[in-house]
This record gives sequence, C-alpha cells and structure tokens, in this order.
Amino acid sequence: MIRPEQIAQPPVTAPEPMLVIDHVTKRFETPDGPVVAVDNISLTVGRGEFVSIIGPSGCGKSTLFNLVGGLLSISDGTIRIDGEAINGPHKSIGMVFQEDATFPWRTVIDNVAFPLELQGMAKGERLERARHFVSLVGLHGFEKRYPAELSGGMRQRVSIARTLAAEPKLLLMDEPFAALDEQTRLLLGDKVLQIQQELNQTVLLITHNITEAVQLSDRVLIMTYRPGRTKRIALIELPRPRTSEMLSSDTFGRYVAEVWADLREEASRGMQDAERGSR
Ligand SMILES: Nc1ncnc2c1ncn2[C@@H]1O[C@H](COP(=O)(O)OP(=O)(O)OP(=O)(O)O)[C@@H](O)[C@H]1O
Repeated sequence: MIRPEQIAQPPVTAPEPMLVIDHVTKRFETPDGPVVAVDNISLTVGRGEFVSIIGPSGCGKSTLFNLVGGLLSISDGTIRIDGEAINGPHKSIGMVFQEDATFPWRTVIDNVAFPLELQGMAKGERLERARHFVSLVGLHGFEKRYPAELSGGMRQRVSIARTLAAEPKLLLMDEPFAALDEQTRLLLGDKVLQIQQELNQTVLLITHNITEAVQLSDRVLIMTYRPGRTKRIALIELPRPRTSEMLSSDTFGRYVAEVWADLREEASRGMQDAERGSR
C-alpha cells in the first residue's frame, strides 16, 4: 500500500523569479533638495511573464525603467536578474525605447545583425540569425530597405527585432508604441503578443496606455503620482493567446475600468499639481 508521504509532493516554494525589484528607491539631488522619484517599489517577474507598469505622467516610470536597465544608480534596495545584482547595463536585459533607435545608415538586416556583430559572431551566422528575427517581427521582404523607407511602426519593429536578436532574458520596453497611431499600436501589440508566446519571452513594459497594459499583460503594476509607489498590482486573467479582437469583450472592458479607477485618482492629483504650478 502506498502511504500518503510516499506520493511525490509538488515543491512548496515557487521557482525563483527572473527579475526581482526589491524595495527600490531612487532619490535625485536637486538644488531645491532631494526628489524621491521611485519610493520603495518591489516587484518580481517570473520567466515568460508579461508585466506592465502604468502610472500618470511624472510618477517615476522612466526612472524605474532606467534603474532596471542599469542606466541609473539605485539609492536604496536591489534589482536582480536571475540572482545577479544590476549595477549597470546588463547583457541579460534588452531595452526598447520610445524614440526611433534604428541606425539610418544601415539596412533592416544590418540593423538587426548589429548586436551580433558586436558579439563577434561570424557574418553568415549573424545574417541567418538576423533574418529569423526580421521574419519574426513580420518584416520579411524588407531586409534590404533603409529605415527612411519604412513607416514608424515598421521602424519600431526593427528596433524590437534588433533587441531580441541578442536573446535577452528580459525585454524591457519604455512606451515603445507611444509615437504611433492607435491602429498601428494595437496591431503591433498583437505582434508583440505573438512573439512573446513564440519565444516565451519575459517582458517588462512601461506604459501610460491602459488598453495596451490590459491587452498585453499578465499583471499590471499601477504607480501612484509622486512619489512613485505601488498603488496596486492588478492580475489580468484574460485567456491566452490574446489578440486585439478581445478589446470589445465585457471582461476586457471591466479590467480597463478597474485599472482606470485606480489610475484616475493619481492622474487627477498630477493634473492638480500641474495646474498649481502653472498659476
Ligand atoms: N535627473 C533628474 N533630476 C531630478 N529630478 C528628476 C530627474 N529625473 C526625473 N526626475 C523627477 O522624478 C520624477 C519622476 O520622473 P520620471 O521621468 O521617471 O516620470 P515618468 O512617470 O516617466 O513621467 P512621463 O510619463 O511624463 O515620462 C519627476 O518628478 C521628475 O521631475
């Protein structure tokens, strides 16, 4: 007879998350005294998870992005990726910025192959790898084009492909679709979802767009307005695979309304602050 203790038990602890933001604070010293941009934020992101950080203008989103990307030093707390502390730019983290970051003098394929060239990869191998990532973002056939010949959405896809080509553990994106029109933004969101699914890519997205956050994320961290703290972490339990078609569903609408209810309070505080400042 098999006794209960002989049956294999599931592990008691969850697997170690890939990204750990542990009680992180960032203070800027200014002539008017210290400004706390990020105040005691903690967040873990598991492998393959898609997490968004949303908050009103000036709440500290970009500061947090720069801290995770190792572009700013942390005042208090730690950020670790697979257990390794972040003290500067890290090869495990690939960053995508809001602005067009393509190299105008390089073709699409040479843009995407650039990080592999830096790694010293042989030409044949890097072109093959770059071709794969160009196709992944849906730009097959545009390999020989220059960025000036592409739309804004296509250029942003080149940036994403170039970042993914280096195979980062974490894809860190700061408002990557902010400069694009709404339709392109939604369709690019679909593309990002498809890529994330295919690569099981771990993603941390900074955004101020609620629809985008709900469409893409497993969880959404809502930040307070000054100082930037965690107001709430919303769990988005919409089934995957997802596409922008689900935008019209009642459940989607409920999630958007819930996130907006939290965000509204913070955005109103930000607006009042701005109005006081302009008087
Ligand atoms: N280098 C700096 N020196 C002093 N204060 C700074 C610096 N960078 C940011 N701040 C301040 O920190 C706070 C957060 O700024 P941050 O740019 O991170 O906000 P944000 O949420 O990204 O805003 P937005 O959505 O408008 O880009 C703001 O009050 C800002 O003025």
